[in-house]
Amino acid sequence: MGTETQTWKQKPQSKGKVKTKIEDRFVYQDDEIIDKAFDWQQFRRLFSYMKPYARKMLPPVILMTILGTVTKLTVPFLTSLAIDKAIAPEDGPTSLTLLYILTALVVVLYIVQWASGVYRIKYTNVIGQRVIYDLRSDLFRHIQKLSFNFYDKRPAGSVMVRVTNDVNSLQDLFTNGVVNLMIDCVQLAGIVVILLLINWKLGLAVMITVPVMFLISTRLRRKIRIAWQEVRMKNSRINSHLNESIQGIRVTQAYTQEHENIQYFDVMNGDSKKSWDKASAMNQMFGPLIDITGGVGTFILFILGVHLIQQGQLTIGLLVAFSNYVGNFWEPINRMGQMYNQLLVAMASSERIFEFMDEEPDIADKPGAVELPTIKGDIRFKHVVFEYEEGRPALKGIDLQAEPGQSIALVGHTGSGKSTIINLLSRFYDINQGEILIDGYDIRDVKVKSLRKQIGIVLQDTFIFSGTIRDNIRFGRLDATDEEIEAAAKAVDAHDFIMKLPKGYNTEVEERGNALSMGQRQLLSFARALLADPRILILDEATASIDTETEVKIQNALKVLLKGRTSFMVAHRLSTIRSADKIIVLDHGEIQEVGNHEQLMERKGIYCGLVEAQFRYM
Ligand SMILES: Nc1ncnc2c1ncn2[C@@H]1O[C@H](COP(=O)(O)OP(=O)(O)OP(=O)(O)O)[C@@H](O)[C@H]1O
Repeated sequence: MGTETQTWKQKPQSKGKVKTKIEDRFVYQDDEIIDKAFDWQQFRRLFSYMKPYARKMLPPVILMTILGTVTKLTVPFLTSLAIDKAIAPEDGPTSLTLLYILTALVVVLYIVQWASGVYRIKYTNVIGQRVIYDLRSDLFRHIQKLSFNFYDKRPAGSVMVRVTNDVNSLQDLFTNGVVNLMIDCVQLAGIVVILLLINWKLGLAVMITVPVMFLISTRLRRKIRIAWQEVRMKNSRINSHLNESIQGIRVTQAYTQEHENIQYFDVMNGDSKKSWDKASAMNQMFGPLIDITGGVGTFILFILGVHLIQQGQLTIGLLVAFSNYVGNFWEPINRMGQMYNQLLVAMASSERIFEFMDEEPDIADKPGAVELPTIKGDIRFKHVVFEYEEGRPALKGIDLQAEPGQSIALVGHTGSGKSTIINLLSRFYDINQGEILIDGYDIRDVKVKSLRKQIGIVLQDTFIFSGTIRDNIRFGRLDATDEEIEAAAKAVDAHDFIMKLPKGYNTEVEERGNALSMGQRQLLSFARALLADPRILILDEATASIDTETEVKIQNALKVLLKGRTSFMVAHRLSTIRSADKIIVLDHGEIQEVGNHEQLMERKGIYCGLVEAQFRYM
């Protein structure tokens, strides 16, 4: 490792090499989808999220939209009246009274326009926020149900991106996009009619620039959007790296890999800056291009307008009104281009969201699945074959039996299939061949919840959630009383250490319980399992060695925990293994030896070898 770090120092030109590594490590394939064609069915599915709110909220939004548009479009007309009838009438003197009336009317219209805008935004924000809330909540509920298999195939970061970024990217569409589109359509239609009514020749001439404007608005915007998405992607890579760096900071520092990590970060940071520069440069082109096209339209308007005034076909006031309307004309066209792009982004995001939502949990209740009654704890594996990946069996025909109340220790070399057996017993995966029976019930024929409720699991990596110590123990059974929680902690000898914490059971533990020792975390998870009071207990024993005093505590706690339950333990400590009723020795997915400690030692086979090796290293 050290040499690798030195190589970085000596060869800064190896940046390219670093880059390849980073791209390998932090790219999630799903995040690459940037553009997506419009899909009507998907669009309808997405907008079905608006349905619960549409009836109550859309009518006021539509009303406010119409009111806002009508007032906006009336102002230029009043301006033309002010010029032609009050300031410079053809057949009489200036009329200040009319001018005051018209000015007052314009002020009133502006107030109405402002008020309708305020209400409209209020309602659309409510709709948008509720839709996003529902969507995010549906997605989270769904991914909670997905099986291990689903998570095996995806990095946590990519799942997080969908629940956060993808859902967020729909926010704009639901809060502003839909309503803006409505406003724009109404406004555009109104302006076209008014322009043609004022002077159809001038109207048509000005509209020549519309296709150019629309093209810029859609095409260039598309490029800009893709460029910004690239920026987002690069930032999401930075996030992934940051996440990994923070989670793995102990290992990084232990292996003195900080320098290499900084190099990784610098390359990604540089990449992000580069794509930001590119996107920003493109963005800057947009405004001037739109202005130039608008300028051409205005040029045509005034050249032709003046000509028409000379011919007596148009008044000055109407030309001013015309120019105002034309000014208002570009705005919706421009925004519609933006909306079109927003829609394409929404298509890509919603496709990713719905892909997850359509993912059926591999492990689900089959039709007619029955409730598993309270079990005694008789477990049988009958010729169980299982593979995580096709063609690579992890278990190759396992036959085993556990009587109610028996404790079974699973031992074997790393990768021999111990954890797989306990994963299958809880039905986190379905087997490929054979059957697993609990009290005579095939576990595939019973409701998953009724099965898992009767199995308690204590994993090697005891997961401590952020919250209090009490909350963490209560996780075993949510309706447990404080007394029951303390009784469970006392039974596994965790009470004393808990009471020594600053706030006892109410002490907040940081994420993953970093402030607790390995042994303390283990005892907490025992208390959690005891509280759940399962008929079957699965225990993946921690491999890390702990001090003798804690070891004794854990062994005593285990005795309490195992009493009267059928248990399967992936055991590493000799003391745990020796006290098991039956030891099963696995090798390459097959059972090689079965018996108790004495029988297996006498056999002088794999088990004996493993025990002797453990003593040698102790
Ligand atoms: N999620 C997974 N996807 C694909 N293969 C897996 C998965 N989990 C385990 N395997 C493979 O299945 C085999 C058995 O793994 P298992 O985790 O059951 O071994 P183990 O005996 O518990 O090992 P250890 O003592 O190291 O925990 C191994 O070859 C492993 O690479």
